[in-house]
Amino acid sequence: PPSPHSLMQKALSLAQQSPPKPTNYCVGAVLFNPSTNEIISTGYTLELPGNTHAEQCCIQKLAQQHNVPEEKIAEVLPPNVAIYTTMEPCNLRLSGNVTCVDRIIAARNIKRVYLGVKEPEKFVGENEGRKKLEQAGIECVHVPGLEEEILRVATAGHEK
Ligand SMILES: Nc1nc(=O)c(N)c(NC[C@H](O)[C@H](O)[C@H](O)COP(=O)(O)O)[nH]1
Ligand SMILES: [Zn+2]
Repeated sequence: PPSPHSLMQKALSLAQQSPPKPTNYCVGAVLFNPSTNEIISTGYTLELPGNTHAEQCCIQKLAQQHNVPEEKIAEVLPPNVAIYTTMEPCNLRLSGNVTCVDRIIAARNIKRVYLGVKEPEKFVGENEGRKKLEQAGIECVHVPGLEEEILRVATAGHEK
């Protein structure tokens, strides 16, 4: 099976496709089915129209593939799926849009979140999303080793 490092590397390569902006981060995400060792969806920030997040694009693209609304994603997700995201899921968005923590919890079958870095405190202060994910029975696993590259890509649109 692919290593967590190789899947996080894949998520980072997706993040590099995100158009840099000063008001968010360029993030990449991969939905992985450990039962079949298949990547079932990918996403990066702003990939889909609107102010979309990487994890949100992962989920919405899979829903589109199955012709279901995002709210019914649990019906088309295999059990025990994992999401790899270069930055931990947002728990508060300055835009007020639904957070990725809430989207992941609503998906029900995403049982593990692998994250490359914690969210910096620049926009929303401390991101307490991991506690909320764990309370929902979702395991959060930090994949070490790519922090510098992930943050360099994530903040490409921020003035130096
Ligand atoms: N995990 C994660 N994936 C993303 O694709 C992304 N862009 C962020 N970014 C988190 C950051 O906190 C929000 O981008 C700002 O709070 C602005 O909020 P909007 O993005 O405009 O809703 N975090
Ligand atoms: Zn988000």
